[in-house]
Amino acid sequence: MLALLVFAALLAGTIFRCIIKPLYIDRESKIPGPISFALTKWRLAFEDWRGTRTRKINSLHQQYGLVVRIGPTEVHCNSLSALRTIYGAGSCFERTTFYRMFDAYGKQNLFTFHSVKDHSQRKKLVVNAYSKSLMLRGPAASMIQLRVSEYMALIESRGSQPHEIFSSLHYFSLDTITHFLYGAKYGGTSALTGHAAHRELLNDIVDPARRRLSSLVVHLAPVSRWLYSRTGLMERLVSPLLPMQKPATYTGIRNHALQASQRFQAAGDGDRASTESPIINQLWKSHESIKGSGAGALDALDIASECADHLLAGIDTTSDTLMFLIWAFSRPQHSQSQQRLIEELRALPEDVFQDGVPRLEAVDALPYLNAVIRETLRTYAPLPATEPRSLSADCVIEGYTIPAGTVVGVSPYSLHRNAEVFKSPLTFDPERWFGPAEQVAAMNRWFWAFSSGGRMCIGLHLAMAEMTALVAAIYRKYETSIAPGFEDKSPAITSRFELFYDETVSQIENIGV
Ligand code: HEM
Repeated sequence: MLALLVFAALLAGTIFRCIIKPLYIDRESKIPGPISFALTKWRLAFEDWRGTRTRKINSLHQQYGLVVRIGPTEVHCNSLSALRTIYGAGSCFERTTFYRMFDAYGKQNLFTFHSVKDHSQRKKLVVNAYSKSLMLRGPAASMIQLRVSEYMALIESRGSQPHEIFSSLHYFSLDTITHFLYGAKYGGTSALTGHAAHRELLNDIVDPARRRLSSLVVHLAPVSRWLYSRTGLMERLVSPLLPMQKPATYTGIRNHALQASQRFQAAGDGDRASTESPIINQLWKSHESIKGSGAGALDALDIASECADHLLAGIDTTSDTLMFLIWAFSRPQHSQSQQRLIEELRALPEDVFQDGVPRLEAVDALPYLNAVIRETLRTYAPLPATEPRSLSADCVIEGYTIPAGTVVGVSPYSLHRNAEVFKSPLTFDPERWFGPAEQVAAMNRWFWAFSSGGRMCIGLHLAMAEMTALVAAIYRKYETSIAPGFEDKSPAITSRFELFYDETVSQIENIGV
């Protein structure tokens, strides 16, 4: 009898804790959303594993409105007021532990710091080197022009054969960001000009298994650490259980980044000072000025981690955007848009281009080129998923009280698909950016490919300079069309756990996932 009573009490306790409390008592219970998501975090984790998270959340917004409960302590929003509250200037929301998977060499960096204070201390060291004026006029501009000229030489060397752009655009973004971060001498790569080992650096990011790996790392971090740290016989035994075989994502690139930092740090003062890379130089100067363990002091691995972070952030983002832009433009239904861009570029005076490569300043403000890039970033944002944040105090979003510690987020994917702001949101249409001023102003407010506020993309101007220069060089000289056999296929990219592609096209071409 006693055993029965104990069992009944335990059962009642469990029902209360696992069902009654999350559904009726917790303050999050007032927020609309499906019951299964409110009851357990594993419901959303299942979407991660299937690679359908962002699309599922978007469909929940369509069903439940601007604020949706997507986990026992996780809420997703899709409104401008949520954007301002969570990410706006001066916001105290912090990045969640989700970002710790981007730590490098056991060290945090700009991307992974939680606290506003740690983050702003680090950001101060590098932010000036990413300013727009330096990207358009400084040594960075000349370096980008050199990469554009190498890209043009590469496609010209292939003659009239169809050209596979996924790889070559990745070579372009890899070579650009490594030269920018480390300079030619310490870590600048030469994938565009055919360096086989540098080209191979991209191998570990094209393996589709990395999506499952990300899902495991986020939801079962200790298990993934244990699995990937086995050696010898145990390593062979656990190998079939690994979601991605070794080397896992970014291993090669992280090794390259570490060696580049080490080479830089081992160089003499004179050599270091003469390197053209502003980022590693700035970080090194800070290391030299606050030696020891003073507040904000950087050690060798801090510098390596910071640079590796920028390197990883600067490869896929830019090249995936360029790939979608060229692909969308090459489709027959967009031939008029392509012609309009070609006309804009060919109308520029001859002296804007030298050997086919544009002066960055001269193409920076071209209205149609800008609209095309903006529309590509809207339709195919390379980082479309939620940017999770949390706050240590309660707050109110869209009238709902969000308890302290709840994970909240907004995603470019959902913002960019608001049909009231972007008519026919799934259609790639650069012309929409030339509509009535009021409508364009609204679209600009909802456009969020680079995030906003203190944690917005630091590489924005670098990415824009790379993209405008390359697109201008290509379309000044060439017209593009889809290679035979690929007419009904959309390219696809990996972002975190998911595959993103053009949802209006029937098939996906799986290169470059
Ligand atoms: C089309 C190109 C790019 C897009 C769309 C893009 C987008 C973004 C977004 C959305 C974030 C915020 C992510 C979050 O909070 O979860 C971010 C942050 C960041 N991006 Fe980019 N990015 C691009 C290119 C680059 C490049 C070329 C670099 C090179 C340095 C870069 C470096 C960074 C860094 C370091 C952060 C963290 C900033 C911080 O926390 O202060 N990005 N980017």
